[in-house]
Amino acid sequence: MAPTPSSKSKNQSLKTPQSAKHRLHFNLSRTPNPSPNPNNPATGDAPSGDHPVEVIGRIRDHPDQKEKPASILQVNPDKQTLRVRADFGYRDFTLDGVSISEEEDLDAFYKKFVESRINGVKLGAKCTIMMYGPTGSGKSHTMFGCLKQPGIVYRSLKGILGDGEEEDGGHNKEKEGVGIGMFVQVTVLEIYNEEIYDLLSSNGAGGGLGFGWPKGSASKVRLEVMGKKAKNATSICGTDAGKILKEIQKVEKRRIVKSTLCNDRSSRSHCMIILDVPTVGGRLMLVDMAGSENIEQAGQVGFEAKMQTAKINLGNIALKRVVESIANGDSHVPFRDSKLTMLLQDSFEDDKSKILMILCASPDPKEIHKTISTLEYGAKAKCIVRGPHTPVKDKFGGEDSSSAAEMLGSRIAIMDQFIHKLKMENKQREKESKEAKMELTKKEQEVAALRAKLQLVEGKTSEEEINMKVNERMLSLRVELERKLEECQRMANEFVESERRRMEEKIFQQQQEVEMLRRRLQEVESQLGSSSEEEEVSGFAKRLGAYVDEDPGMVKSMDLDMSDLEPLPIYPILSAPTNDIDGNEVFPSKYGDKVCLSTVFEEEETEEEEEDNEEVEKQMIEEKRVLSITAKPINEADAASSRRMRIQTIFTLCGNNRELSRNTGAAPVLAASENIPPPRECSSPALVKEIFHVKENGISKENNDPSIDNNGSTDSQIEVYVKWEAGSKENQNTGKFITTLKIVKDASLADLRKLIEIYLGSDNQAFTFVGLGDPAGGPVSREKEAAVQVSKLPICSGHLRGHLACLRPTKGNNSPAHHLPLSLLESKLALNSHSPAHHLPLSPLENKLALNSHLSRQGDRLSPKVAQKLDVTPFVAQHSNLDA
Ligand SMILES: Nc1ncnc2c1ncn2[C@@H]1O[C@H](COP(=O)(O)OP(=O)(O)OP(=O)(O)O)[C@@H](O)[C@H]1O
Repeated sequence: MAPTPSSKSKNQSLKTPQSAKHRLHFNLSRTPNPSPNPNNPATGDAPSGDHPVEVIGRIRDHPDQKEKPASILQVNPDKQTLRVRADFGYRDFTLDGVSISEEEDLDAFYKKFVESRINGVKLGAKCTIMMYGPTGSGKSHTMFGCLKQPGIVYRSLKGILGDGEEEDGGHNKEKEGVGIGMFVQVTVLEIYNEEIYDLLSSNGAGGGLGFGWPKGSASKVRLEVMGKKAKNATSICGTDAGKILKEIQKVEKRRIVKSTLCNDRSSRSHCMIILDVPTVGGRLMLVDMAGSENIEQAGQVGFEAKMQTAKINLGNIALKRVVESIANGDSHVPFRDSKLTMLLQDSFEDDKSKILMILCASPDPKEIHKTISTLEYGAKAKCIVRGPHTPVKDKFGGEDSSSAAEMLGSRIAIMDQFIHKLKMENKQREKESKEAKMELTKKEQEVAALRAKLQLVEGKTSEEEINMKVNERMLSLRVELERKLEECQRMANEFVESERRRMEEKIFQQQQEVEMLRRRLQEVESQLGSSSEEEEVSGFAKRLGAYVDEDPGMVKSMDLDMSDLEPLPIYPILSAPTNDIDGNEVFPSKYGDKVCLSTVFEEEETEEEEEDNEEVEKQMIEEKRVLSITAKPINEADAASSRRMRIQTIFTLCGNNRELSRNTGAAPVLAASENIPPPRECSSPALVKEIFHVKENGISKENNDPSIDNNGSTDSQIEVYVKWEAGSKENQNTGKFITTLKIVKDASLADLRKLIEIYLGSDNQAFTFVGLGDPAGGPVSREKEAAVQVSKLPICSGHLRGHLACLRPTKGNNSPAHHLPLSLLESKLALNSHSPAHHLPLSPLENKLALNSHLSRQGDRLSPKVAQKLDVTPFVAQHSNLDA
């Protein structure tokens, strides 16, 4: 008996029973390779005919036991010899390797003993890894692992298919020429009670387990063995390790387990996972065998249970016989004794096939017998040497030829299936490609829509920017406009202020001139001191002076009004007097002949006097023509306008009749025409003598001029008594005497009308002149008034001297405002409006503008010469420019 290497030791009480015999029988032709390199076993370094079975011992651990019993197993320093200790001695078993679970976890164990075989499968090798050992020794744990440590099955699958994680940066895989994602075909079978079940098939039509077995077993598909293969076994194909691993996890749960004395979850079946790599012809068979315990050890009670346990062990026993037969070199190897050995036949017979037998053993002393039995079995299997007489060499003849044909047919079937799978995958990928294209088209459309939106947003942004810029521009323009408005306002204020100053200066100058005129008048009065006329004039001058002295406000008021009437031509009057042809002193005229209007204030008449005789007790305004004192002759056409200008000048000098009326307390307009005292400024003794006459009872007492005839007329003037026509019911002034006027002989009724209208003022009742010489006659139309001379009027009868102008009242107002002289016009404006424009001249420029515009509007209705005078005045000219 050839002892195992350890049997040479001192303790030789334990011996492997048949090892010597087998070894002798199998080692006839070759020397076995006692120590194949476990790290490089799959690359064919072990030539065919050498040890086809490699045996590795895996000593389980009991991590859940606090007080661990002393181990009966001891690994020798060569890491290949395992010594089993007993109270009476020990026995050594030489294996291909030993791994202690406590020292090496599954990962280290896999890398050390399994990984190289898996790499060989990927290169086309065939490897069978089977777990052998008693129940509870850790076979299933090593095969499938636990949550913390994946077992050999998962690691092998990942090793072949890859898990997507390139370990060591993919360096090892590249080095080993292993591609990631190899196509594999996986079949999972369960051998229970000498029946083969398809664990991947969920169709239970093929049969099921009998009474007493766990639920779900009935759905398993029973398979028949054809040759060395399970017929119609379901396989899962693919390259995705994750999917296949999930299926195998399900399979693991579907295994038949049962609680035994040795193991709470004892696998009662053999599980075989067959993984083909058709692209390279590689095959990996992972076999988790049921426990190898005997019936008594399993604690099974009862005939049926004992029969089941016996059937379970049948595979183990048959495998033992096969191993022994091969080891003994028998001509017949009983592969057909069990389904397990039938399916493992190729693993033993194929030259390229290697068997890695992992002997699981427990260090527990209670398990020493099972441990020794397991190690003896492994040692026997390790001694198998594939010699020339082995059936493998006869595979091309007889029975072996049919096996080869079956094997080839199986491979062809696998390849066909593989091709079919590839086609299906190709279709699936085409479908996925189409879907991806459609998805891509959708995404492109979405991108286009988003781009369109983006462009819209950008467009909106540009619009917003434009609006913002426009707003900014508007703001800047508004600021600039406000600034310019302020500037214009400032310039206007400055201009108004300058105009105001200029007007004040002009007023001051005019006041000075008026003062100078007054002084001049006094000088003239002093020069004319001898005659009664002189006394009268002097008296009048005194009277005039008395007004001034008594009421300085009048002067002030006149000054103010003079400023209003600045444009009026007063300059000739301010000039030094000259002598006319009659020897009277007259003022040289810059504008030719001038007319002065003497205004006499009519004293209030009592009602009795009015009712009695309609006698006239009023002061008369006389118009005296001064054509005779002008230096040069003028034509008659200019006479009327000259007179008008003189009247205006006199009114200007006399000042504002409003202010005068304030002094006299009379009604404004009437006072303007009736109560204004003779102005000092224009009261040259001679002139005043001619102009102002205070009349009593309608007769001028002051008329001592010898040239005046009985009709009250002089050579050049005639006196006209003006009265309303009697008998008119509508006129409340019917038959009432109005006034007495002096007018040049050649004056027309139109001229007389103007004087009358001036006199009437606001009571300017419209009238027509009654027919000449006959008060009851027809009226003279206004168109003919200019052609009828005043001298043609009838002579008054009785004590009255002069001509009689009888007025017939007509409807409406006879005199528009522009027919009045400017002073009266202004008076009317002042009375008819409370506008500040008539508080000139110190009123604001705007008021003056208003007045000026008013006058300008009236200008076209004024007589041409008056309008012309207005136009040439500085005041009007300036504001005309402003208006322009
Ligand atoms: N190395 C180990 N480390 C930790 N626990 C282990 C180890 N080996 C086995 N076990 C545990 O021991 C128990 C039995 O193990 P396992 O089921 O693998 O034995 P078995 O040999 O497969 O038994 P059976 O033949 O009855 O199925 C399990 O719970 C398992 O987790």
